[in-house]
Amino acid sequence: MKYPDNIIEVAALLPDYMGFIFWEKSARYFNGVIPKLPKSIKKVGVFVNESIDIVADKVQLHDLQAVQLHGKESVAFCAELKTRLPKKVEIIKVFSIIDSFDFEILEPFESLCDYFLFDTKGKLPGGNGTTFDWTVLEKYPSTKPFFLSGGIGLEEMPEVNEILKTNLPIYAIDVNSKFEIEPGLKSIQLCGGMQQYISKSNKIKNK
Ligand SMILES: O=C(O)c1ccccc1NCC(=O)[C@H](O)[C@H](O)COP(=O)(O)O
Repeated sequence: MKYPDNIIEVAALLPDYMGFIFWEKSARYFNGVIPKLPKSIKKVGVFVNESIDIVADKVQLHDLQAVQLHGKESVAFCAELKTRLPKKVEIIKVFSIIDSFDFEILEPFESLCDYFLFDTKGKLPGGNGTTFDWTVLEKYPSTKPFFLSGGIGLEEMPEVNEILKTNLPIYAIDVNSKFEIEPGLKSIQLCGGMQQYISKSNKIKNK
């Protein structure tokens, strides 16, 4: 999210999380003041290979309830960050997938983050608008809940509903570019369209 009026309009739909990109090269780069949001909405700061000091500063400045690490953050980085953030701040570690993934690399991150997020590998670290082959997740070996992400729009929701029927611990659905009029500006009509799917499944949290 980027623009104050749009943030307020989307907030009225009560997503569980709302994301703010703190990566300067993104067309969605957020450099403003987050308007007051309903208490139930967790504000997520999205970072790409940022320093611990800057992540901690942004958490404090914007009163973020979660950080999403969308770069090549190491196990050591996550361990250090965990000691620097208030305990209640959730850490979401992102891993990008195309058509295969070595799930073994997740193991040392498990105790350091609250959720994983699986996105599609693309030209940009995130917001590429393309899906990955979700059958890769059939080999997910963990019980750590994760966000499903990457190119999800209303058209993908029937398929999302199918994957939700599996035993995979999908905690949330992360949506972005397919709900936009332009980068950072969400379509209220499209976001509203998501509501019907959310009410159908109490397994989905919407971000
Ligand atoms: O959206 C961006 O511009 C972005 C840039 C750099 C790192 C992460 C970014 N977005 C993070 C997200 O969580 C997106 O929602 C996720 O990548 C999915 O995006 P999309 O494929 O457009 O649905």
